[in-house]
Amino acid sequence: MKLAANVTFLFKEYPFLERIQAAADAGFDGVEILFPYDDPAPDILRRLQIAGLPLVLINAPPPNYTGGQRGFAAVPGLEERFRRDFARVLRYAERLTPQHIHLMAGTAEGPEARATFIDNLKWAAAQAPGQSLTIEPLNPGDMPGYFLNDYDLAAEIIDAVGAPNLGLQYDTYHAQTIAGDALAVWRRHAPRVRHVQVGDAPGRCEPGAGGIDFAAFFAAVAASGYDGWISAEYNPTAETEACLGWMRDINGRTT
Ligand SMILES: O=C(O)[C@@H](O)C(=O)CO
Ligand SMILES: [Mg+2]
Repeated sequence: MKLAANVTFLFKEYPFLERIQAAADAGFDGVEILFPYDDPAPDILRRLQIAGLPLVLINAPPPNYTGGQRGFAAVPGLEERFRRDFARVLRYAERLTPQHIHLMAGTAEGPEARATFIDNLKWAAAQAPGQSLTIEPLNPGDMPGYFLNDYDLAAEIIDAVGAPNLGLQYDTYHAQTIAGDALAVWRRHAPRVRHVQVGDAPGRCEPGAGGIDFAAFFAAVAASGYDGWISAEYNPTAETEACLGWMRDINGRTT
């Protein structure tokens, strides 16, 4: 399995750009960055090249959304904003070549939001046919009012868009928090999954520190034939390097 470190969450012991090398030193095969837009793309690219790691995923839209909107893709009336932001993300993506771009839905509800989301996703998928795009359900406790708060809804949206370059971003932490059983959500939706993120629940901690049966989960992922990335996206309960024991159970890693 290919393992990535989400360096927005992990390796916070280091200045941001140094986290990329720290991920390589810890044995990860790639990194993801939720919002890379605060640093110049050439600086990030140089760090990736030195570390020898690919960039697996970035989020859109660009603003660091602390205290602000969680995207715009499903927000009626903000179509122009979504499209302008997406164009900027594609310029970043040309430089950094992330494997996936996660398109954030934003705060909205109801049939109009659903229709807006589908239209915007169809538009984005057509704009960038060679770029893999994802959508990710986020649990309502962490993201109150976020439109995409359920895996069945995400599956419906993906099917309605019907674009080969749009898939599901599955996160064990959100799946467990939303549905109470991350493994059952995996089994139901595995065929649509384009990208996997892992974190335990409750507490969004490292695998093994919460209640999810990760031995069963990783076995199910391996049995499914999934060959994409598995990205570590959680808040370590101690120093990042001290919380990587779960990697030893995968691929016989010795980190
Ligand atoms: O699970 C999460 O919180 C992230 O993957 C994300 O993209 C939210 O910004
Ligand atoms: Mg996630």
